[in-house]
Amino acid sequence: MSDFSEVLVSENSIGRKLDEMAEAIRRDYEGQDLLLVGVLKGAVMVMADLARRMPPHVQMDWMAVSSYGSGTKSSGVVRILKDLDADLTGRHVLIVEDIIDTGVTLSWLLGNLRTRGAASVEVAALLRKPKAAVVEVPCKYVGFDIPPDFVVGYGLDFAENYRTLPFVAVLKPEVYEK
Ligand SMILES: O=P(O)(O)OC[C@H]1O[C@H](OP(=O)(O)OP(=O)(O)O)[C@H](O)[C@@H]1O
Ligand SMILES: Nc1nc2[nH]cnc2c(=O)[nH]1
Repeated sequence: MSDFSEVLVSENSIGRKLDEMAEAIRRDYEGQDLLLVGVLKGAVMVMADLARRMPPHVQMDWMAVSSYGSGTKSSGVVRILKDLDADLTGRHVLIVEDIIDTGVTLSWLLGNLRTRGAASVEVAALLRKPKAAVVEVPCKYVGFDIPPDFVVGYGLDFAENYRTLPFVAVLKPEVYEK
């Protein structure tokens, strides 16, 4: 029996959306230095596929923060597990995220990165759940607005499983309520 109730975003739709997002980002940052900041681990797929659509002078760095533990509910407490290597002073920074759910993680991260002297800090997220928002987060580039169901695939996990799927699917509640 499948663990998914539906495939919400297909592999092809993700590819087409990333083409559009990359085009908008390239246009907006033309002639400027740009640092993509990926949020581990969920953003690995979107970062890899978005970054490959960028010009060669665009750089990548990574942060790991945790607010979810191993379940499906945000703890509301964000901790840095791995900080950036790069100094952000004077740089244009674009945070790359797989998903904005409650908004707690990004709201905290934006506040944190904005204290580091960057020229600008913006957000690109593949998925956003408007109905789950607890904190409004300014997100300049959004792929898909989706319902407030727990989704997996394309970097998104449940207990570290499903990250490798090339599509985004809704996980059946009976899988995580087991
Ligand atoms: O808007 P929020 O409710 O704060 O949720 C969004 C965050 O949750 C996920 O990360 P998670 O903490 O699950 O870690 P992971 O990326 O390592 O799976 C996702 O990658 C975002 O960073
Ligand atoms: N896997 C997964 N992680 C999340 N983190 C915040 N929301 C989600 C979600 O819907 N799925």
